[in-house]
Amino acid sequence: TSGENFECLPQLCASVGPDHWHKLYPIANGDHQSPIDIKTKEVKKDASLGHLQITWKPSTCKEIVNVGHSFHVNFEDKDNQSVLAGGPLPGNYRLCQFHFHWGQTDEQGSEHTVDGGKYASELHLVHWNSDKYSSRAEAFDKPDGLAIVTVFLKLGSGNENLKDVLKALDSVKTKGKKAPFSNFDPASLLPKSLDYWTYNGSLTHPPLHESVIWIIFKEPITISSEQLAHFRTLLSSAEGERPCPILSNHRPPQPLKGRVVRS
Ligand SMILES: NS(=O)(=O)c1ccc(NCc2ccco2)cc1
Ligand SMILES: [Zn+2]
Repeated sequence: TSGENFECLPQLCASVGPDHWHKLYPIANGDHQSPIDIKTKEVKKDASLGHLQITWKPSTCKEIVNVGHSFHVNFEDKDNQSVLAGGPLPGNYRLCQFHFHWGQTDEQGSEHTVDGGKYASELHLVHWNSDKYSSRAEAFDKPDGLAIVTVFLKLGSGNENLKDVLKALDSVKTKGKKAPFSNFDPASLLPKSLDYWTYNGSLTHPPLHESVIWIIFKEPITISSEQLAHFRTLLSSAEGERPCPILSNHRPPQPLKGRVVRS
């Protein structure tokens, strides 16, 4: 019936989900895919792994964008103002964006899992190797191209430091929308302890390049049920189209294929 504004019906919003990606991106069945389940008993302690050196400048925070399957907070990355070094990294990696993954219910939503346990959400801070490459586009399909810092979010009390991000979401409801977003300190989203696991893997969304050094903090931060519900109000539909909420955007764990997770 014309004009009736059906809520989005799942089959009408059938986006091409993780089980279909291999047809267009054969690397989806590769040997270094992400995310993975971290089996803590099989983690290898590596004394040669140093502390992470995190230098993120709030002044490099630029804008928030609805990318259709999530939202990205983008940073100015024309110079080495916001950088990550140390730990498993061979040199400087420049912060270019962060985003979250979430699930249809509060009981799931993280991409990586720990001993089979799922968190409600997962934050990815994406950096590219600015010692070796001249842009994220050049870096993002190279084996040492990217470093993604990951923070788990467990269901709990509301997180004060998410308030500004969630408020900004209301200005990018529909696919393709972008809005200025400045002076945000991503370090406000880090846990107290910077103990981490690390392994080599891939982007968790097409093009799924196996170009990522993953750095995953062991300690989670919190997010409330209301804040998770706010994430789910983001729309994958463009302005004027039938509204289609992004209810979940997390890829399930992939085969480890002999890789070793270190801490
Ligand atoms: N979920 S994820 O962190 O593995 C991920 C997945 C896909 C992209 N693609 C965009 C991109 C690549 C380099 C910079 O921007 C970025 C990040
Ligand atoms: Zn991600």
